[in-house]
Amino acid sequence: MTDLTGTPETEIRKGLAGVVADTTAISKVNPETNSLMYRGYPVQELAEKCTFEEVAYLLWHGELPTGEQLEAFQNFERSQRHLDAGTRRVIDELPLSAHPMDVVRTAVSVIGAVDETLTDSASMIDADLNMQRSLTLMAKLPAIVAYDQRRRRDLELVEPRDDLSYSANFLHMTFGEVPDLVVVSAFDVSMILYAEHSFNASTFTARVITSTLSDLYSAVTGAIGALKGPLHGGANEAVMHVLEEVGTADRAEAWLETALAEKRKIMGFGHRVYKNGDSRVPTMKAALETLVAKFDRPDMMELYDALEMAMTSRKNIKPNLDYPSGPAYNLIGFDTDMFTPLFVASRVTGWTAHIMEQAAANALIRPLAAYSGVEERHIS
Ligand SMILES: CC(=O)SCCNC(=O)CCNC(=O)[C@H](O)C(C)(C)COP(=O)(O)OP(=O)(O)OC[C@H]1O[C@@H](n2cnc3c(N)ncnc32)[C@H](O)[C@@H]1OP(=O)(O)O
Ligand SMILES: O=C([O-])CC(=O)C(=O)O
Repeated sequence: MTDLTGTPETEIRKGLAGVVADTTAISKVNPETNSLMYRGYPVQELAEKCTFEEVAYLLWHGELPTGEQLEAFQNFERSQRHLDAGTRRVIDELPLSAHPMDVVRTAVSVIGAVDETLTDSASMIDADLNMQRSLTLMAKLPAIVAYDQRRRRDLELVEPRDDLSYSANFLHMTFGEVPDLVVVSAFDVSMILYAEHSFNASTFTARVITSTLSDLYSAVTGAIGALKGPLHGGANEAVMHVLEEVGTADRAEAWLETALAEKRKIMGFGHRVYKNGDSRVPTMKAALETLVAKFDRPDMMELYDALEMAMTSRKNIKPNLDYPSGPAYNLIGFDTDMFTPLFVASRVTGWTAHIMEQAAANALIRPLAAYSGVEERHIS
């Protein structure tokens, strides 16, 4: 509502905090019960009983796949896993000083630019084409992330294997071998937990871009830009820097005291919606514990617990999903600046589900602003 001068009468909610912008049938975040459901299924149950491929299917189609549907889905995903020459050439042109999030954002942009099905405005939002584009992006992102990780280590590209699951192949393409099942499972759990989280900042960005009837790749590219920031997905990388800065468990309290005195935000803690703990953390922490046992790194868990305890007793602010994911990706063997691209590889499923939902019942997203500049004046 506005008054006659066009000034909004309603209260301004900085950061849109608490504002309900639309409906969604994709996931439900409930801070009261600390729960998260994808299409009605509790995320913990999906992490325990499903693969990332099944969860991607669920997010896009609204139901878990039958055996036949899963087979067709996997066959297509496995057929799209290679990194095509054009995208590889563009990645090769990028300096190693470029952040891996800039590389992944550029690669998605290139894939969009060469998609010959984008012929006119109708094809940009065609539902069947968008479904196919979503699955293709999901299939190609591991190749992009793995190749970028390898080129930073001066290693050759590893070709995909079509006899492996999504997560086993992702790790194979990154490290040149299929790791132990414990590692593949922990990684798969992280992909499932990162896949979707309602109207978070990057998803909302994707929906805003889609609402102009722009194409899916533009929306995903914009979402990657939003995810890069340390208040959102960039926090999983930042968590690792924090843990390295703290060093050892016995230093956690003193480190935190100084950081808070300097008014620093502690990465991996706090959340806009959950104020009493992130629903995904217990499941990801359990996955981290399996990695800690596998790699015999009790020091990592001691440090993790010590900082969490210090933050709880000092500020009563709980960890979010990025807190256990950061050290998990470190133990798996990824470089720290590759952590947020891993989040992209997973969240592309949620983003594209929202892009398709937005396109199916679209309204241009365009809020109002209350003008706070100088009063009308004239050039004398
Ligand atoms: C997957 C994800 O994207 S999860 C989020 C990942 N991001 C991070 O981990 C970054 C660190 N966390 C934060 O910066 C914040 O908690 C956010 C951005 C995630 C949420 O922020 P908001 O909902 O805006 O919370 P808000 O800023 O209102 O916090 C309330 C109070 O808690 C404090 N607070 C919140 N999080 C933190 C933190 N991580 N460290 C220190 N203080 C914090 C705020 O400073 C504020 O204190 P004040 O009332 O004295 O000013
Ligand atoms: O919901 C949010 O604001 C951030 C988050 O946890 C996510 O995107 O997974």
